[in-house]
Amino acid sequence: MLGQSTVDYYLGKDIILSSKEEQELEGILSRLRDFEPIQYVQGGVNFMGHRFRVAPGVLIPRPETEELVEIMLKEIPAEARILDVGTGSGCIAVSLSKGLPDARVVAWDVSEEALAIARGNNEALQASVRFALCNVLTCRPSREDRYDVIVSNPPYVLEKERREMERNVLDWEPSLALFVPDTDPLRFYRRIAELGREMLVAGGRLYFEINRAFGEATVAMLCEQGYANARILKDISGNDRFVLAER
Ligand SMILES: C[S@@+](CC[C@H](N)C(=O)[O-])C[C@H]1O[C@@H](n2cnc3c(N)ncnc32)[C@H](O)[C@@H]1O
Repeated sequence: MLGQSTVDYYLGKDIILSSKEEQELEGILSRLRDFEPIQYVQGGVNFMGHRFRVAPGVLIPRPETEELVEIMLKEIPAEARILDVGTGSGCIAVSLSKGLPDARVVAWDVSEEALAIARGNNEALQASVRFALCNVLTCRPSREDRYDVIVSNPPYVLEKERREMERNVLDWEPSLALFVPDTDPLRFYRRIAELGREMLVAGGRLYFEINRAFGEATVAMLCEQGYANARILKDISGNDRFVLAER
């Protein structure tokens, strides 16, 4: 709020606040005391070197997801047709569009609130993603929808995992972005894999971020659906976090 650099902070310079600044600071502190995530208070988050606007109604992008985008940027052909399912703030789609300017990136979400923020980020960062309001669980792809890559970081937290979660997530981030029923943890992956069989070109690839407890189950489901080279990759903390496969 005061534009202080880290060096200013360590030098411990005294700052005299005006009454307007005092009020503003009190407003910020009261939001933090309510467990509002600091990224919502600050209004943005850094992701893949870009500043993404975030606000309640959209998931705050996580560092693991940056790892997924990094893997993709190394592997995907420059002119790939890419679909991002459950785009949220647009962090994956917009970062891919920035990193691969010749790619054609489409992004879906079921939340109008999320799409509005994603569109704003696309514009502010001068990327060229096309967005669509779409429920992946019920939509029917058209014949022209053909992709080389489908990526998704869908909701994957089990309802029973709520007990272990912090208030800043539970009270503030959208449940729609987080939870799947305990009885159907692979709901989104199964559906996206089914769609992929129609929408991916031969040799096209799936890139999933997953709940670390369901790597093996996701791979097994993809093999049953006829995907090749299904494999798990670990995140920087050593947890099973990504599943890749080829049609
Ligand atoms: C875990 S968040 C991921 C957001 C973003 N891709 C990221 O990595 O930060 C999952 C996203 O899926 C969206 N979503 C939930 N159910 C959906 C559905 N049935 N169809 C399409 N998107 C859905 C949510 O609105 C949310 O934006």
